[in-house]
Amino acid sequence: MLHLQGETLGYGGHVVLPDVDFALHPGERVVLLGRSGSGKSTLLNAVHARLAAQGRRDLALVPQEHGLVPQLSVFHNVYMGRLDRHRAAYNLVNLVWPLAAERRQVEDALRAVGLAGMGRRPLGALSGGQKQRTALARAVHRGGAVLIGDEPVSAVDERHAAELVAMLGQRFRTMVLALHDVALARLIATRIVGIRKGRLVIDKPASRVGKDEIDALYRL
Ligand SMILES: Nc1ncnc2c1ncn2[C@@H]1O[C@H](COP(=O)(O)OP(=O)(O)OP(=O)(O)O)[C@@H](O)[C@H]1O
Repeated sequence: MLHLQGETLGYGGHVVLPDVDFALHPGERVVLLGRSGSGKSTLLNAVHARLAAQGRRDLALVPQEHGLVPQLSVFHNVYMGRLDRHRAAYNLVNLVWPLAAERRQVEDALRAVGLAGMGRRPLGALSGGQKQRTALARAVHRGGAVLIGDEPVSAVDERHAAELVAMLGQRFRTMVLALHDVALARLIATRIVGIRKGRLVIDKPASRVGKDEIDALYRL
């Protein structure tokens, strides 16, 4: 589905990950691990950009900063997951007066993330965890084959994080997630990619990744 080969990833002249080899296959649940600043978001963004450039539209994204609009309601933020599926006039109608069918579909996504009945709330009135759930609901509402998520459950407690990631795994056949919770990574990943000092030092099936290898990723 995707193969980055010998690519240099970074920002302008600032190289973060030189000479990256990374392939993604349908059905994989890849978890990226590494210290803060190691380049997880950089790799995720490159994967998302490349899949989008291939013309894929069956792709949902949960960015690290959520990408929500604080001035709008929860409904509208979730509705935006499918903005590109409709004509501008239809979107405008729903912005002003949400249609019943759209309200129902958004409510389904909200229920999946534990925010049932909260569609009318202004986003600004939500807690950090609820905002993150709203970003997840937007991805669920969008749907598709592939989910790219940058710390998508960092703001919810451990037990709910595991439930939410399991729910995402049921809805998206292929996932690439950056996570800081190693136990959760082990629970969900079919493959673990570990980044350290600009290199992908681990890239193998999760069952074959040892504790020592993971500990070494986080050493100073
Ligand atoms: N927009 C940007 N412009 C320039 N440099 C950036 C930009 N975004 C990130 N960087 C730098 O690239 C490096 C990798 O950052 P990245 O966000 O990919 O790390 P990360 O592993 O996702 O970190 P975290 O776990 O803290 O989110 C860091 O040194 C960071 O300062």
